Amino acid sequence: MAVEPLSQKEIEDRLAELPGWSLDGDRLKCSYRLADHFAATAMVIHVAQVQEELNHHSDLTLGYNTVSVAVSTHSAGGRVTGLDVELARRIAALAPAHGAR
Ligand SMILES: C[C@H](O)[C@H](O)[C@H]1CNC2=NC(N)=NC(=O)C2=N1
Repeated sequence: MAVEPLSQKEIEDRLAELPGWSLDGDRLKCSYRLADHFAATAMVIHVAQVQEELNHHSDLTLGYNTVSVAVSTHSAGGRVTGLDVELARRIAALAPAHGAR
């Protein structure tokens, strides 16, 4: 089943409930700062678990104490869909448990 891209308005409405997340070109993105490298690494593992569960995967970047996420839907021409919003919501929900800011 084809996944339809969200409109600009739909994206803006959903971003209003995702603090720290923004639209960068055609991707949803967010960067989190963690206490240290190990905490950042643990968060990457947790995000990877969620991505496998959803079968939807971001570009996930581990820095020294940062985790950066960018996601769009390849099968929708690299545009933002509800799948990206769902992943963003799941990441935003798990971030506090890692002390991410
Ligand atoms: C075959 C598999 O279901 C697809 O390749 C999935 C996997 N993860 C994905 N992740 C993202 N971000 N976009 C996709 O279109 C996508 N497709």
